[in-house]
Amino acid sequence: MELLNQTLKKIEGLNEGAMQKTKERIDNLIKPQRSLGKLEDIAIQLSGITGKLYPKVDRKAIIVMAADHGVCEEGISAAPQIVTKMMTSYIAKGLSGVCALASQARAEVITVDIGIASQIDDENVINKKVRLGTNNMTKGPAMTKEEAIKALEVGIEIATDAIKNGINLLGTGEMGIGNTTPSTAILAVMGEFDAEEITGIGANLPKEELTNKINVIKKAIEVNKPNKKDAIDVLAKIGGLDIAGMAGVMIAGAANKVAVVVDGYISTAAAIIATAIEPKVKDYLISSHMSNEKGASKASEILGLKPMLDMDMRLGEGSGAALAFNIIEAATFMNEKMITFQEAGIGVV
Ligand SMILES: Cc1cc2ncn([C@H]3O[C@H](COP(=O)(O)O)[C@@H](O)[C@H]3O)c2cc1C
Ligand SMILES: O=C(O)c1cccnc1
Repeated sequence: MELLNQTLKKIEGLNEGAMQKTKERIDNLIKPQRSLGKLEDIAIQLSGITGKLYPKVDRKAIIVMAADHGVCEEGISAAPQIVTKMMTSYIAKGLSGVCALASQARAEVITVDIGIASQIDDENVINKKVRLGTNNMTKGPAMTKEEAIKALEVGIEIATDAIKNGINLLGTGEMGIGNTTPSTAILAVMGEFDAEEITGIGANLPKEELTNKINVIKKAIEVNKPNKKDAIDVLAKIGGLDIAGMAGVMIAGAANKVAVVVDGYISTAAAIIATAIEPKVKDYLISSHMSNEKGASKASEILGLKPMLDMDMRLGEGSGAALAFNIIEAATFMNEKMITFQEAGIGVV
């Protein structure tokens, strides 16, 4: 709790002066004003985050939080739970979807076991296991409040270490079979939605099994009665260790003035928790893509951020964040490498 509280205390608002200077420069670059659209918004946001006119985002990393979910017992995923562990090993070996996209973006992938249900022996996976998977949330809380806080603090620790090692752009990713179920439960509570409206197929759950998933989400909420006004209560009762870890990464990014790129549906659920814990975190987040998962657009609405890309992707792992890294770095190149009308010796068009 100590680390979480200290980190939350460090979070400040964006640097308005730096944003103003960058906006003025961008408005004077040799192009029609606003013609580079969202690239301009990103460059201005990055100046607000870092306080710099020419921020660098050339050392990127995706932090992948891997954990299991006790609710898998209820048959809410098409994949068996063991796939979490198998995929985590492949991610650590650089062989999964996020790895391919991160390597193209020259980004590191940091793989963390924050709660896989069995021991994983892999030197490339950072062992920060809070517990061996969560409990089945239809029977009681997924974890205790202390464990949720510990998982948030794992995210803070990993992100803070990465930043100390020179990382200047972070992305969130996860691997956790079943995690679209707690993500949807979080969204249902925080956005006051009916589970029917927002429950999707995740990693290809057969359509005929969707009603069961909806009922499981409803039951978890009914049994635990999470308090919408207490995001950590929601996280502990109907969340997951991977989701908590990602929320911790977002909080640490904000505290250390480093932008955090939010991946798809599950990352957005984590962002909803992080911003409910501390609303200022939102200023430090960049939403990468609109996941194809059913509840994704409602999740983005609740978070209040418009995703940059719409690629019909629904993988998770941080894949969308890795893809967006290229565009975010392009925004800094635009700001730094273009010249202004004054520098070109011509009047503003
Ligand atoms: C082979 C495989 C690789 C994945 N990589 C990410 N996910 C994604 O799917 C899971 C969530 O979907 P659900 O809630 O339906 O289980 C998470 O692990 C997420 O990262 C994968 C899923 C599978 C099967
Ligand atoms: O958008 C995501 O993050 C997602 C959607 C479905 C399954 N796994 C991840």
